[in-house]
Amino acid sequence: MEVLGTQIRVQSLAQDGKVAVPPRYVQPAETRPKHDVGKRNDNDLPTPPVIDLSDSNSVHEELGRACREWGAFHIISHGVPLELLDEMRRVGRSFFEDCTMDQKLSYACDPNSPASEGYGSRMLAASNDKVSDWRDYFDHHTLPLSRRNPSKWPHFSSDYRKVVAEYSDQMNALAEKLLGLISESLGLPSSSIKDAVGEFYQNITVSYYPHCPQPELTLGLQSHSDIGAISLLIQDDVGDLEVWKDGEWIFVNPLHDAVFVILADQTEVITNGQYKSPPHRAITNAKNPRLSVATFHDPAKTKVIRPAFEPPKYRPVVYGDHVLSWYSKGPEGKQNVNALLL
Ligand SMILES: O=C(O)CCC(=O)C(=O)O
Ligand SMILES: [Fe+2]
Repeated sequence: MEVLGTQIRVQSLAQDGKVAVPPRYVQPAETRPKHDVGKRNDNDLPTPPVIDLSDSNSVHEELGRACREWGAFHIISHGVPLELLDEMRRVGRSFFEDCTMDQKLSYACDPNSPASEGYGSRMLAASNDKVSDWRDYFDHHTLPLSRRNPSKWPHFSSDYRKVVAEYSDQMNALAEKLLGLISESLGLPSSSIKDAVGEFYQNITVSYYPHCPQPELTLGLQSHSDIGAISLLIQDDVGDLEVWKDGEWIFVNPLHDAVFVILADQTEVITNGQYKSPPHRAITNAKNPRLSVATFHDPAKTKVIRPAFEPPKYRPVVYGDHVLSWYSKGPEGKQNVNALLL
């Protein structure tokens, strides 16, 4: 088992072949997944909408409904080449599955500094992370270009860096297009939300969830809402993502060619709560490792975010303060964005 500082790589634990997970991965009873894997596609439960972006007649209405009722939805005909989605999954998987642990550790992120770039395992700085997620990840700083330094990214698939850079540019354009449509769905000029967010700070996180001997006791990623403006997620065909809606955890069916959109806290504030950032989490499973790629689009830390509607329901927030509160208090529920409510 590899240990770096306080970081243990979950992939090493899974490969050790133990039948029980170490105590630090055991969730308290109230956050354990109730989900019975056989009931994932339970027909009684609703499922996140699928929106065809090429359907200009209905796209605003459907987006508006999805943002109001879910805050998370699939999009198809999104304009990103489907081969690029596959390439991104391929290079991401190759880092986790084809590299030795020593090779991976040569990219280790700083375990004590939140959101530092590289190979890591813990979402929060150690002191606040009481129970660990059953997840390893690689975080890339991709935009603005002044933050993008591909020499910090894996070079093991020979085209890794090229694929990530291309993927970053495509996701950036898609995030901007979506914020335009979302603004229009509220009767705002197309550029309103993007202008309120300012230049995107984009991070791409490839998450790798090894198979887990006790999925009923663990979470791949604890419940949280994303803190920036908008997140764009692709995943493999395993599926373990859940979204919180109307008091239930709803399974997100993996759709291979779709991009899954998750509205984040700053969009909730800018839309004055008309659109909400939904809590979501990843569960684990005993059979298959799972891969997802989340691309986060955030404001600059110095940007002040405020509602675009009167009367405001949220107080203005300096984005960097929101990030600090998230890292110091933890993501539990939506305590950080709710603390901004007037
Ligand atoms: O792996 C997933 O499906 C979820 C990832 C996620 O929510 C995140 O990284 O913020
Ligand atoms: Fe998330």
